[in-house]
Amino acid sequence: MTTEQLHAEILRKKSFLCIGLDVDLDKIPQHLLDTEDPIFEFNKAIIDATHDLAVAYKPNTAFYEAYGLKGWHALEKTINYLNQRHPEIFTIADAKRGDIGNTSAMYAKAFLEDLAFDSVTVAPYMGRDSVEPFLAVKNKFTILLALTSNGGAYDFQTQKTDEGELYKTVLKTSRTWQNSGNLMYVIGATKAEYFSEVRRIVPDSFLLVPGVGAQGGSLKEVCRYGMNDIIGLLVNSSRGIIYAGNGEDFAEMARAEAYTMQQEMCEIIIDSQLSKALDIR
Ligand SMILES: O=c1ccn([C@@H]2O[C@H](COP(=O)(O)O)[C@@H](O)[C@H]2O)c(=O)[nH]1
Repeated sequence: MTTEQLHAEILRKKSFLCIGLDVDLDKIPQHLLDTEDPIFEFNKAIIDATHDLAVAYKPNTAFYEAYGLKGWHALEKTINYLNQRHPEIFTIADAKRGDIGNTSAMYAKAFLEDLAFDSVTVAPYMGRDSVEPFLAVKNKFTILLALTSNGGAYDFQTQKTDEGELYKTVLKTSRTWQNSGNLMYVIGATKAEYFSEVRRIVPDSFLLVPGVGAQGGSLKEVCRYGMNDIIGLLVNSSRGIIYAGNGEDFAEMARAEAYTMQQEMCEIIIDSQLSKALDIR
C-alpha cells in the first residue's frame, strides 16, 4: 500500500482510526474460550464489527508470542483474514524489532514478506544498519519508535544531546537512511505538546499515535498539532475498543466505542478540509 492509497482510504472512511488487537485470554469473553482458536475468533469478531470504521489494525505481537505456537498461528490467521477480506486496510505488526543487519533482514522477511503485514514497528537504538534491512522491502513501511507514549520515554528520548533532544536526532538522522521514504514514526498521544516540533522535522511523514483511550492522551490535541495536509496520523486505541464489553455482545460494544472515535475523527477531517478550502489554517 502507498501513502496515497492510505490517504484516500482515510478520506473515504472519514477515519484515521487504528484498532489495536492486543488479545489477552484473561480479558476476552468466557464463551470464546470453548472455541478451537479463541484468539482468532475474538479478532475476527472485532474486525467484522469495526472494519468500516478503521483504516488500520495493529496486533501487538507480544500478545501472540505469549501463547506460543497457538498464539503465532492465531496471528497468522488474523493477518491472512485481513489481507484476504480487507486488502484496503493498513496492517501493522507492532513487534518493536531491530538488531544487527542480517538479523534485522530476517525480522523484515518474517513480518513484511512471510506474514505480509504492510508495516512493522522498529526500535532505532542500534542505528542505520539495524533499520535499513526493513526499509529495503519495497512497498512496505518501517515505523520507527521516536517518542513513545510511556513515562520511561523521558529517560532517554527527551534527554538533551548536542543536537537537541534525542528523539529529534532519531527523526533527523533516520531521514538520511536509504529508502527513508518508507519510514513512519511512533509518537505517543500522551506527548501532544511535542507534536509541533515533530512536524517541523518530519512534516510529510505518517505518524502512528498510540496512547489515547486507556493511556489518557487527547485526540483533539494530537490532531491540533500533529495533522498535516494528508492527515498524516494513524491514531491507535487497543484496550479502550476491544475490551469495551466482555459479554456475548462484546463486538457490538467494541463497534460503539470505535464509532464514537470515528465520529470525532470525521468532524476533525471535515473541519480541516473546510479550513483548507477557505485557506484559513
Ligand atoms: O509508544 C508506544 C508504542 C506502542 N504502544 C503500543 O500501543 C498499544 C496501546 O494500547 P492501549 O490499550 O490503547 O493503551 C499497545 O499495544 C502498546 O504496546 C504504546 O502504547 N506506546
